[in-house]
Amino acid sequence: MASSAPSTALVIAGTAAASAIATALAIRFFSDAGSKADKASLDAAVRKALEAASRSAGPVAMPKASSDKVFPATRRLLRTEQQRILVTGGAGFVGSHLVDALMQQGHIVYVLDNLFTGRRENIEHWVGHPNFEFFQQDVVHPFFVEVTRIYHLACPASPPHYQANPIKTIKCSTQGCMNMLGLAKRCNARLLFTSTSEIYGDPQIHPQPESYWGNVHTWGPRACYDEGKRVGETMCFSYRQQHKVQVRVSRIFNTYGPRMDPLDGRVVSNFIMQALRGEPLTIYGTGKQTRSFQYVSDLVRGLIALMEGDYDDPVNIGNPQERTVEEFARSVASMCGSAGGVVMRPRPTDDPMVRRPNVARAREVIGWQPKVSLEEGLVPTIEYFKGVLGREDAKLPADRVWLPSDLSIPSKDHPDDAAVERVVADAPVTAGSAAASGAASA
Ligand SMILES: O=c1ccn([C@@H]2O[C@H](COP(=O)(O)OP(=O)(O)O[C@H]3OC[C@@H](O)[C@H](O)[C@H]3O)[C@@H](O)[C@H]2O)c(=O)[nH]1
Repeated sequence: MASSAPSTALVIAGTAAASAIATALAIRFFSDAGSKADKASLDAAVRKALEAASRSAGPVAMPKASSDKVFPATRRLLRTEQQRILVTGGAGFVGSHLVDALMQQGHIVYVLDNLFTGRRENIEHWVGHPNFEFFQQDVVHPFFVEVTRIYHLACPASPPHYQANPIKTIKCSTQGCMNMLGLAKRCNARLLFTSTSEIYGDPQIHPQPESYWGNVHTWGPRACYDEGKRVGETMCFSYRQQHKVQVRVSRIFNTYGPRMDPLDGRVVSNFIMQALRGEPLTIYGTGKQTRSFQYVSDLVRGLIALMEGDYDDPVNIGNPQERTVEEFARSVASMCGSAGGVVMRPRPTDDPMVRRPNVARAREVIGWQPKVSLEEGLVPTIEYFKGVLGREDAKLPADRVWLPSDLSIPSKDHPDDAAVERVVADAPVTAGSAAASGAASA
């Protein structure tokens, strides 16, 4: 059991397994050109690494930093003003930015992360700080700590990551969420669950208000994540009703910013890395599908406002500035000075055709709205990706790219591109749209 104030540091035991997973996943995602036998052996490598990570159950924490380490500035709070906060998935892209904000506010922060998609580097700057403790453990195992707030983020969020091991994704969303709600009940802590815009599935209402129940394919390749998050929401409201646990539910729309994993396979990291390398940008499908991208600092502000506010029904947190994927490719290519053009790839099964949050509720109940435009947010994001270009783990063979069809199973019930294009034609799109067919240049 972890003590109620951060103190003794234990020894890392699972990092080898985590880095084996990262390596195996990276190979797996980008090996479309390989033979069936290659893929089978890569799948086996991923499975083996995941099993090793699961076996390393029990919290393990990083060694303390040396006493001369300089930490980022934090506020000094009175003991009575300090929250004891658990952040699951706190070593991930979003989680680590949230940890920074909470640490800077002067709170005591515990991070629980299995480093499956999170990175030790994201939180390294806090290791050894008296207000901070990191525990390397999977959220599917029970975890005991005395806290007043729980931000429950832990879950792979990129489609290739969450589809790589769908059962693991479901366990994370169900067992993991149940564990955290049980902990919240025992500690009388308030819990914020990070749900997702993916609970709206391939939406038939546009933009999406919280009152929309969604359109999710229950057994398609995205279901492990979409349905997992939906049942996570159900669990939160069941605990609220039955045990009076204080819950907050944020539905997070596509988010980007520094610390994204360059290999996570999502559109922002793929396009920027490709543009910086002068490679063609891989557009899946027609490129007419839309997304609305929010900068990570807006999201963190929204999560904290929601946690500390009184409102306890679901709230969308996203930026309503909507772009087609093709328009997004143009912006990235021009900001990175790329002349690599674009290449068209198959559209992933069940890939939502439109997505844009209605944020009226967030404005009304927590006084939140996004501040950072896509053009502003892309500047530091591109700078960050320039910095990771030379990193070993960001290197890919130039002729390899992960294809969505590798992980997707065909669904005969899914509307074809022509049908969904009609939805897009009816939907308001912020920036002017442009045609894309065949190999075009961005
Ligand atoms: O290289 C690429 C990658 C992606 N895409 C397309 O870009 C769009 C966005 O894809 P991403 O993989 O970034 O993310 P998605 O919107 O599909 O899913 C995301 O939704 C919201 C969050 O909860 C998660 O981060 C993630 O599940 C999709 O239409 C996808 O097909 C490309 O055209 N090229």
